[in-house]
Amino acid sequence: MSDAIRITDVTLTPVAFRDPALLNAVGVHEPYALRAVLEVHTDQGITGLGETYADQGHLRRLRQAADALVGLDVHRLGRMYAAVAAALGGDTGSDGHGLTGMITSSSTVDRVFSPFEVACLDIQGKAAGRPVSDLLGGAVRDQVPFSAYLFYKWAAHPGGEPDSWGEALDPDGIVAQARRMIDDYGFTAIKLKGGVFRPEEEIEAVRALREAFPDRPLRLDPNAAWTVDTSLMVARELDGVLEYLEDPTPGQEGMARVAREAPMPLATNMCVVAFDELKPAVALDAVQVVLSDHHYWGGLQRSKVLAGICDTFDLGLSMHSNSHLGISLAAMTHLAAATPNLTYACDTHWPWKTEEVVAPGALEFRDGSVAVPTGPGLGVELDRDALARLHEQYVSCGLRDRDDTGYMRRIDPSYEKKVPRW
Ligand SMILES: O=C([O-])C(=O)C[C@H](O)[C@@H](O)C(=O)[O-]
Ligand SMILES: [Mg+2]
Repeated sequence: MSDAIRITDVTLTPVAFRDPALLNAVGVHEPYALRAVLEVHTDQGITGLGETYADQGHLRRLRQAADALVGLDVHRLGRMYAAVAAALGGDTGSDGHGLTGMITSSSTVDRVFSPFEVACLDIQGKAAGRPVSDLLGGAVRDQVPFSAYLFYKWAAHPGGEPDSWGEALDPDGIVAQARRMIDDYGFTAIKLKGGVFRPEEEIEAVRALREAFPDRPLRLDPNAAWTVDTSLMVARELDGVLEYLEDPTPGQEGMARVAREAPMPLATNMCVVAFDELKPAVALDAVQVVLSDHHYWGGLQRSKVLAGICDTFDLGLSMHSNSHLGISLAAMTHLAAATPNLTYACDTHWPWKTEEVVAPGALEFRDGSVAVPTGPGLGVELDRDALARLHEQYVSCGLRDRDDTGYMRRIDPSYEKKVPRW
């Protein structure tokens, strides 16, 4: 019997799930976040799951890639990567919001390949009876710590019902949000998404967090909303308070200028988002921590390559997230479990969602961590009714691309996207 497991078909289902009015440096989250759920079917009857972005251009590229993968063995990931690259033929995407840096044709291949790779590892794991973490070198930790990801937010979307979190537009609101998130999930580290208000107000919010939670590592991420001088002012004000400062200013040159004088490490998911950006970043000493994200670093195995490079060049490693569902959380957890030098608590948008496509029970937060699933593959199953419902929601909500700036402009026509803003 051949040990090949060949792809016969790929089902791609765009879904929309409710998302609160979370503010960031480029606008505000729309009422629904979009994701695509991939099911890779095989000739041995084993199906693997993947999850990725669902912007229209990305969906079109995923379909192109899916056609090119039919007939390939799920173990031949290198061939699959080459097939995806050939199918895309230099087609370059965008992240639609600019929060994850410059997108090139090679990084587009990584974005498109990623959910197929995850699904194929799910299949390999199911076939071998091993968890995905075992296929990545084996778990070095049984629990993966995540951080409380705080956002300034409105109480509701304009014209909509208030969500259960309420408004958070000042230090008291941010501290209350952190308290609930820590009570509910037990997170041990805290990240504030900044770049929304004047830097002085965000410094005040971080100080309030420090006072309320004296022992928890704190991070601030304004998504490049500040000039070099403003970044240095904030860095000095928060000396001894932040575990790391994430993307204070745009570009590697600017980050390097801040890094030379900032008392804390700088982290990024904006100026190092692809392999060809690592060499100049190391040469410039632009960042001290890279936020990995398997959705754009080309999947789980290529994220481990990134981890090796970070290890070699003494760069810290953390993990980035966007609004996501349970398939992604499972993949992030297996990857983090099997990456020894991923020593920071990972980002997750998990607490912000109220809807899910994965059957309950597989992924639970305890003391801020998720236990690494030990069953075969990713260890999660689709809830088919939920998938159908969230797909219906995608069809009816009318959103087809993430557009935080466009949504903000519809609410406040005077709003301008400006990077850096202060
Ligand atoms: O760490 C980051 O830069 C992010 O998580 C980017 C995201 O897009 C975040 O800003 C968001 O969800 O608005
Ligand atoms: Mg960031």
